[in-house]
Amino acid sequence: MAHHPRHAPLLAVFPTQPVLIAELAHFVAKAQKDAIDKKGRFTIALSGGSLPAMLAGLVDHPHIKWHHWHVFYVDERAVPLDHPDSNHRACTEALFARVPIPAAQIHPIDVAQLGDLEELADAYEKTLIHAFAQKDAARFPVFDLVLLGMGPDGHTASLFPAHALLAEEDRWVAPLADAPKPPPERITFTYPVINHAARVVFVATGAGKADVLARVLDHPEEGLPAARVRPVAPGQLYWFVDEPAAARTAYPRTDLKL
Ligand SMILES: O=C(O)[C@H](O)[C@@H](O)[C@H](O)[C@H](O)COP(=O)(O)O
Repeated sequence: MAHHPRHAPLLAVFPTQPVLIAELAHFVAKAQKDAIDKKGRFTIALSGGSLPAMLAGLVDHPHIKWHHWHVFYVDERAVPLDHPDSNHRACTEALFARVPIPAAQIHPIDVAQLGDLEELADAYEKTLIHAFAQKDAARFPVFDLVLLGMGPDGHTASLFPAHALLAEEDRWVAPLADAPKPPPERITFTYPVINHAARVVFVATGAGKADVLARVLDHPEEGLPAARVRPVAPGQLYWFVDEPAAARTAYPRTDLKL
């Protein structure tokens, strides 16, 4: 995909985490309005880690049309949906239990349905094909918004440093049984899916992210997993970070004027 044009990432730095959470809510509200005005629906893919809690600002936001939301997962751990490690459980507790998204429009990766990781990845890919194929003529689905976190090792989704899946170009959804961070068995979106999204937002907060953020933004040639997220134009990548996370990067800041 190296020949596709890509916009430079935009770095938005917020003074505190509560301000970031409020601005993220405005950003998501605007993204969903744009999508719903154009196409009558909003497709969003969510991650785990601290991200679900960051969605709290959406719950009382006045301009959200929840009935038009279609929710998917960037990655998931191969655990039951009610397990404490489940990203779906975290998102349900932070958001879905508190807002009226129709249940049929929330698409968990349900390990209980199929034991085998390969089958589970294929089944989730089929879920995406069903949701997108007739809507977008593209080879890959075009999500309106993909929300990502980043680990201190630079991983994102379940795409880990030096892992073979960093080179996956065909599959939309892939299994892995050897994640270096437990639990080892997971399902993840691949780069082509993430990089065809209309908007991708990384959220990173805290001093623990300062070194890795500088490596990703100032030295993308290192090829850390988070640095490989570069949406194909007109897709745009945004970084939403707080001051402690931004302490070490020299990357230019953008005022998003939300
Ligand atoms: O899959 C996992 O093991 C974690 O969920 C991981 O991917 C997490 O999202 C990042 O490490 C960022 O974590 P924070 O958002 O909590 O900083």
